[in-house]
Amino acid sequence: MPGITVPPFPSDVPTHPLLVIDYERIKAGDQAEIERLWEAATTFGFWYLKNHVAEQEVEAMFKLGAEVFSLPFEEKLQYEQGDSGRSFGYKKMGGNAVDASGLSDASEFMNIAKDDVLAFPQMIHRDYPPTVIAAMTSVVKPFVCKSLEINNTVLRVFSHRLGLPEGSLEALHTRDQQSGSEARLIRVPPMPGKALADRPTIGAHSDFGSLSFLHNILGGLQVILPGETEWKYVKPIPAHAICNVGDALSVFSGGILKSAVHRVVPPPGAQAEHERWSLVFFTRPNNSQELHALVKDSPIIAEAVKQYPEEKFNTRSTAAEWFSRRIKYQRLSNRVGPESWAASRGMEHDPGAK
Ligand SMILES: O=C(O)CCC(=O)C(=O)O
Ligand SMILES: [Fe+2]
Repeated sequence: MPGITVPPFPSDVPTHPLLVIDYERIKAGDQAEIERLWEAATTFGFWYLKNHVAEQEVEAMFKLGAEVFSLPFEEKLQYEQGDSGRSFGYKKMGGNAVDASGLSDASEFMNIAKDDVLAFPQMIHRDYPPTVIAAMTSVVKPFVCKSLEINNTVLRVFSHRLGLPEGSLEALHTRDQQSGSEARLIRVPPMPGKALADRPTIGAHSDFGSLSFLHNILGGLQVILPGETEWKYVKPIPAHAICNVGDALSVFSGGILKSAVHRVVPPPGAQAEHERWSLVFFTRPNNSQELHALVKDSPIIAEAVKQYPEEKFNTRSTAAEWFSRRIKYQRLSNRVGPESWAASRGMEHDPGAK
């Protein structure tokens, strides 16, 4: 459980360094820090975020996660996300594919919709276990509001740097309009032993939405650079969130902002003996928003798309369709064959390693 002492992240595994961005300085409009954020987002698309002052909210969410996942399996199953392509609710361990062969995943999720949290006690999309309901106002809402504020600040910076009219990206990700934005609690059981070390607990993917605000304690998250064949760990640093750009924002920006492929494997070394907990807030575009490069709104984006095949950033789908297709076809209960995995893909570059 979070809070207990765990072995340190080993020093003999390959890691990928990320820039550490100071949220306080971003919020204050510090140009040098904004430049570093821009560099991180346009080169690889991942960065650490310090001074985000969400630690208390994150800690409370981890405690809630421990309660939720210790509920009887039958009870959790009553809140299953289902096969229709809806993400919100419970996803059981083994419910998703991690590759084209249909190998199963090894993590359980509880996904809580931003719309349900903000409208509470009204439920927009679905209901949740009483444990979640009881914590909605005191735990889930403060975490969601903090995450929305942080991601919104980053969107404002990107909007400006992309040469978009002021407020453009924020308007595509509003609090009030329905979206796939959600908080996700993740648990992976202990997976000791070399045999399991490379088996993904979450398969290679790029995130579906615009911005992810991730908190983890043990290692296991890995990234792979386009054209490379070696997966490298992202080392967790206490009180530092890991932030990344998702496909939707990469599409809006005509590929200027990078959405990187990542996966999760069992924690490295002695950490594999422990349960792995993580928590993400995903900011995703308003459901009705078409996913395409914003070429009409920014000469910078119009110029950037010229280097790619013409249709690359024209998904011909709304954010809701894009999101639900990807959720639906990664579920093993919807699997027909390797084509189902293909149907769950977004803007992923082809990872050279499995
Ligand atoms: O658990 C992690 O460290 C990453 C989770 C992740 O990539 C996701 O849920 O999209
Ligand atoms: Fe992810």
